[in-house]
Amino acid sequence: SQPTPLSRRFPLSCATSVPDYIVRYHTHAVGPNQCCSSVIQPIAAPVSTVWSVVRRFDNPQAYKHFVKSCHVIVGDGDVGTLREVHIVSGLPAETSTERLEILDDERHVLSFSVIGGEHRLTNYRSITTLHPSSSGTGTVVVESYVVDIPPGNTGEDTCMFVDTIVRCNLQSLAQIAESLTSRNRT
Ligand SMILES: C[C@H](/C=C/[C@]1(O)[C@@]2(C)CO[C@]1(C)CC(=O)C2)CC(=O)O
Repeated sequence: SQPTPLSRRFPLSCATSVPDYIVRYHTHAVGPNQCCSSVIQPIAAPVSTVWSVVRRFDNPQAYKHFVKSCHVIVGDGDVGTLREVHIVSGLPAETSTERLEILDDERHVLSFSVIGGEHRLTNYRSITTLHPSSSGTGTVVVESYVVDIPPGNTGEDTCMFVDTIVRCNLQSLAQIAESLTSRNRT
């Protein structure tokens, strides 16, 4: 099936013209039993502050509160690094093994894929990009993903579940980055 460009998923009101770097990074090839979506989160903190948190592939629990612990299995934090995360109780997941696919400190792009673990999100891959907001002092985070639809689920339900987790993660990221920024101001 043809990739679904993110530009087609933005309501026209908020994206008269989606910048090409957004379309380039957030256009996924979606297979027949897969679904994809994206979450956008404005943050009142500089891109450098937000990036300093996002880029730490070895420390997702700094802002991902569903992650109880994380340890690096292989690698030094650069592309190819493998991490194993343990998930808090209450979710239909225990562990996840994840590989760092992109870490671009210039363009502020991070992408990882889930390659194993005890959970239901097979072949999950996400990409997160940071952009200076039009106000100039803030950041807009765009995170999109593609994932297999688990047997017995619909694509809509799968995206509802994943969007909820991603939105929680990015709201937590906003709180942390904004508190870091206000602390720096004092
Ligand atoms: C949706 C994604 C995380 C998903 C999980 O990390 C997991 C891979 C194991 O636990 C989860 C928290 C939920 C799940 O079912 C699959 C968001 C992110 O971490 O960037």
